[in-house]
Amino acid sequence: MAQDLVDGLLIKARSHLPPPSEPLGKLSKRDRKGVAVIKLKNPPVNSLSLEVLTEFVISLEKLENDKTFRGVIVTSDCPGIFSAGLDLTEMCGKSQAHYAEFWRAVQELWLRLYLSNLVLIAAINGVSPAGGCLISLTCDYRVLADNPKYNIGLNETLLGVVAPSWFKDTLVNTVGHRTAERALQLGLLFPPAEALRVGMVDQVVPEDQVHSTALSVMAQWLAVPDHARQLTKSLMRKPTADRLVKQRDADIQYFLQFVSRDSIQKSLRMYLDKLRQKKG
Ligand SMILES: CCCCC/C=C\CCCC/C=C/C(=O)SCCNC(=O)CCNC(=O)[C@H](O)C(C)(C)COP(=O)(O)OP(=O)(O)OC[C@H]1O[C@@H](n2cnc3c(N)ncnc32)[C@H](O)[C@@H]1OP(=O)(O)O
Repeated sequence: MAQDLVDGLLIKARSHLPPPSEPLGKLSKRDRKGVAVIKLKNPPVNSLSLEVLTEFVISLEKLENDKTFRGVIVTSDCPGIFSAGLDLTEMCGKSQAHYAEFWRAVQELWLRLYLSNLVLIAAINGVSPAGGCLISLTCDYRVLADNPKYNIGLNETLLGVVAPSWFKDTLVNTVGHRTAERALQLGLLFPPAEALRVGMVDQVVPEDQVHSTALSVMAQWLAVPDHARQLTKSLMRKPTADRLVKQRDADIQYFLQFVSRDSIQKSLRMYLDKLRQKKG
């Protein structure tokens, strides 16, 4: 059975954790076939807080170092939401030191995911804007559930902010320059059929088949000898990653300057207020 391939690893935000005796990220080693599942669980919208980013990196590192694992399926435990992207509250009204720590964590997760030796398959079972989309773009293959609500894309401009160069590079490497340019400037969020057409995802399947499809795809990728696949992945991706590695501190300084501007703080606050008022 396909499910027998899967092992579980749940990423949770500390505030939603059960008793402190339980470890933050659970890594069970029952699996024999080398495929883990990382399920993002930070209700209500799987926003990528500093804590979630940090926990994600730690979990990936554990998997990378555990040679029994060769692949990871990245998915969500929040119904209808893959991830709402970076946690906007981490970028609003905080100290410079906090912004710096947050941005370094965003960089770290991107680098870990983008250069991972593991096969990463995104099983996208919900809406996936901005940072949520970025996570899926770092994976080797994307399977999206066919639900018209499950938009995906880098919508930063609609928030009045700018997708950094390495977000942009990740998108360009996936969909090509022209599609990326249009999508980034307009902050486009693509519904499933469009996302498939432009190459933002590799497959769109009925919602109840996302996980099984991701497993089948994983089997295909794991049929390739690891060393050859890993070196090829590195050949394709390292030049892009190196551009950030060479200027990580400068990138953080740039982020600090940008995010501290009154105009940017105002835009982010207005966007958050709009989200909050939607309900009332
Ligand atoms: C060249 C210069 C470069 C330098 C860098 C400069 C700038 C920085 C760029 C940073 C790049 C940014 C990347 C990002 O990822 S920004 C985040 C973008 N995300 C979004 O636009 C998604 C926003 N959320 C939504 O659209 C919706 O929430 C939803 C995901 C579709 C879910 O809708 P629904 O189920 O109806 O839930 P609610 O909208 O009611 O939300 C529930 C509560 O969650 C709060 N929320 C939502 N998203 C976020 C978020 N990303 N961060 C923090 N909090 C979020 C929302 O306010 C609600 O809160 P409440 O319960 O207190 O009202």
